[in-house]
Amino acid sequence: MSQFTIATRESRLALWQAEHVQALLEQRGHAVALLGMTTKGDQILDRSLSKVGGKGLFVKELEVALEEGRADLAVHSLKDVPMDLPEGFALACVMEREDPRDAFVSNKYRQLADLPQGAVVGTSSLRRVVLLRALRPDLKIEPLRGNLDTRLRKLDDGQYDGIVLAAAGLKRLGLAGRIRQVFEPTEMLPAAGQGALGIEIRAARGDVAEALAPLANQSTWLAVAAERAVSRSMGGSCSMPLAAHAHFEGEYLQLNAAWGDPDQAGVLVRARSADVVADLEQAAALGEAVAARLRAGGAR
Ligand SMILES: NCc1[nH]cc(CCC(=O)O)c1CC(=O)O
Repeated sequence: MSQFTIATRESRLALWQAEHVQALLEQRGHAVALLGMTTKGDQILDRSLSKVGGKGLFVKELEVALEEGRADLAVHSLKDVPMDLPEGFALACVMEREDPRDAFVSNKYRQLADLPQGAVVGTSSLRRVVLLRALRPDLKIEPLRGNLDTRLRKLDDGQYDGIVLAAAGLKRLGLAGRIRQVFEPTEMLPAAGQGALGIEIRAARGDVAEALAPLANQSTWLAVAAERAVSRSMGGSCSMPLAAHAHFEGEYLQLNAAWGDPDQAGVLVRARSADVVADLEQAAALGEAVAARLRAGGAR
């Protein structure tokens, strides 16, 4: 039994996720403390993340805490974790996935299809922008940043007719009641890693990896490895409107991906493939095959 410190952002969702891992480790007899910190991504709320440096903004400060030995592990929404971790860091485990789908939240409309012509929808995700445009080219899409509570408050203030959020975050915070419609992946394909938690450690910390091993969910890990391989193969930045979602049907991993052209509204390339996947290498190969199909379809 060991003593561990979890480095965590201080948004309600990040704290929920860190406390979730804390409870699971404590059930196994470990003593676990939390170290809360604010990241650049939490501070910069006025600009689209893709313009100010991308996903890494949410994890850098946590990595510094791991590097300096102030913490032993960091819990991330995998969606926010860059494809390649810095030298010396490792993804120790990927946990069971919450709902990976996107959700439509509104105080006035039951579903996206009920929105009137030209209604205002909030999202700052380029992926959601291109997928929304494909579903409803008439909508006015406005930026929406901040943590979950902030985004919901902006909706409640009347700035938007509806907003799109990850179902996972809402469910974790007990806000599932706000969801009006859950999009099926066929209409709104999720981001790589959406809904899954990943735990980052210093690669040299075999002791921490060992304690975390029982928390891993192998089929989630394989699915998100395939999704993340699509992103990596396409260049891996979150300034790219890219969606990737994988799920098992028996031993076959079904992988769907979509790429939207940020410069040419309406251009959306979709690709899919399936294969028997039993290890991370096979998952990555499936992801690369789908990325190759996206490129063959015109994605850059
Ligand atoms: N980009 C922010 C972010 N990172 C993870 C989640 C939700 C939880 C998850 O996907 O695990 C969210 C909020 C959202 O996209 O609505």
